Amino acid sequence: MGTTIRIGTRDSELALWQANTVKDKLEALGYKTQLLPVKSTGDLNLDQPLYEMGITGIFTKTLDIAMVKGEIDIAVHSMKDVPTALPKGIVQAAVLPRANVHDILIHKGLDFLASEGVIATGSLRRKAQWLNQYPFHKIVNLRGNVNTRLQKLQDNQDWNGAIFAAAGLERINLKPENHTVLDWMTPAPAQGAMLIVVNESNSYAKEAVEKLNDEKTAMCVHVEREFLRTLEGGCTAPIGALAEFKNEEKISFTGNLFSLDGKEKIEEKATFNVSDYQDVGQNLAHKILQQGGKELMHSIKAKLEH
Ligand SMILES: NCc1[nH]cc(CCC(=O)O)c1CC(=O)O
Repeated sequence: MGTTIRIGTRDSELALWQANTVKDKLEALGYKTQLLPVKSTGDLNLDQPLYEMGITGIFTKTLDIAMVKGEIDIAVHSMKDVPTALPKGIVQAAVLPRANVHDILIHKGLDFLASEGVIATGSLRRKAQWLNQYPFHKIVNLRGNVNTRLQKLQDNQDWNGAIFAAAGLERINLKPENHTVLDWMTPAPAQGAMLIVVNESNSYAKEAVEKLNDEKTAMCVHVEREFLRTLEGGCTAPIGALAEFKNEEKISFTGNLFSLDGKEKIEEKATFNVSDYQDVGQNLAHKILQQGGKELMHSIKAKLEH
């Protein structure tokens, strides 16, 4: 373990920015740190299969493995990429103050909005919500890190725009002038928040990192991720959720589930007392499941398995 806190990060520009932010904050508190960019590992000689340890998320897997192997002390993630169940032995130590929660459209002019359009995104949630709003548009798949996706939008003349998380582009200073904020779109659970995880037995790193926790952000993302966890049951789906403090006592919440084609929408909105934050996400997800959400989740799962 030692006294230098080894910070694991993926090596994309956004991941490095996020890890450096954590490094600076820990050093400002007097801790020694070291940044360890971790490449995708591929094969591994671990005694237990990965799924038995609960290692699932495509973005987080590499760092989970490095942590299980004891190569890093803490890992920094975009929280929306982190599966709702953390791997065995890995625990949440801090959620950093939230950045911009919204999605934005990067575009080449907005005339197309009223007629036909081609929008690029790889996200089921963004696709469903866009089609719900603009049923006559076409969605094309767009994947890769933020930098790659911006480049592909420029390269494809026939695409009218692509959807991004504002937070990612703002962090690395890549948000162009030609964007519009999609404030009608419900963000992904925990969008704009950064999560730091540690090995539960690593008390030195855990105590250090806990000092960075932002309680209000942690409460909001708890509600959103409980909503997600209860709805999804291990299957990805177009699910949006956003909890925000209205004042010191109240949190307001919007959560929804869409069909893949955006035609169906089941939504719950609520304002509740901060002291009730633990169970609200789960309760509202149950309401959605009772209003046809259960059947919708089944049909989404069946379609995605095809
Ligand atoms: N899935 C990729 C990803 N994970 C986190 C962010 C941005 C930062 C954030 O939302 O916290 C992005 C890029 C995007 O969605 O455009």
